[in-house]
Amino acid sequence: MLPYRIGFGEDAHRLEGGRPLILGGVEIEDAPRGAVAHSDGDAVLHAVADALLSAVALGDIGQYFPDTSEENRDLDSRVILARCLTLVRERGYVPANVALVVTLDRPKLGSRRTEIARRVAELLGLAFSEVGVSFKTSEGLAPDHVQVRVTVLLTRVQGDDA
Ligand SMILES: Nc1ccn([C@@H]2O[C@H](COP(=O)(O)O)[C@@H](O)[C@H]2O)c(=O)n1
Ligand SMILES: C[C@@]1(CO)OP(=O)(O)OP(=O)(O)OC[C@H]1O
Repeated sequence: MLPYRIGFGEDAHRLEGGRPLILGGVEIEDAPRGAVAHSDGDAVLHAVADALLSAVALGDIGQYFPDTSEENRDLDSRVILARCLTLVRERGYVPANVALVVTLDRPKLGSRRTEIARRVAELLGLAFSEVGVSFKTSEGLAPDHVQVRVTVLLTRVQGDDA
């Protein structure tokens, strides 16, 4: 069993008026547009969840929460993340640290960085200092969507020699 495993996740959603913009479990109230999605469209939590699954080679969230299922309509993405975390723990690993990059032209998110990092840390059972949150604009190249990329490092649970 490897002592460490690295994972990578990515998600993107189109932006449209009349939808909420939720990032890392935090609603960005001043966003003029939100994510078009089958679930609540939280691209941060989707990308983190996919990174967790990729680290233990378990595919992606669409396999566990298909967007063809009515049960998953408007689903709270914290449910998706919790399930993926359980799958990781069942395989004997826990997250050690996470780095995420949100690409979004508007609104500016700098004032929400601490809140988003804190929320993601809580959801993963990590210290605040283990969650890096970066924001980038697309420089106008992709003004109509939000994109998130995430790397995660897992460590083996202490005493689990399986
Ligand atoms: N939605 C965003 C996007 C970017 N920022 C911050 O703006 C700075 C410049 O970003 P560039 O993409 O032009 O390099 C950088 O400090 C970002 O943190 C932001 O707050 N919100
Ligand atoms: C979360 C799911 C399921 O509700 O749908 P979306 O909210 O559209 O999100 P996406 O990241 O495109 O794909 C995963 C889907 O399974």
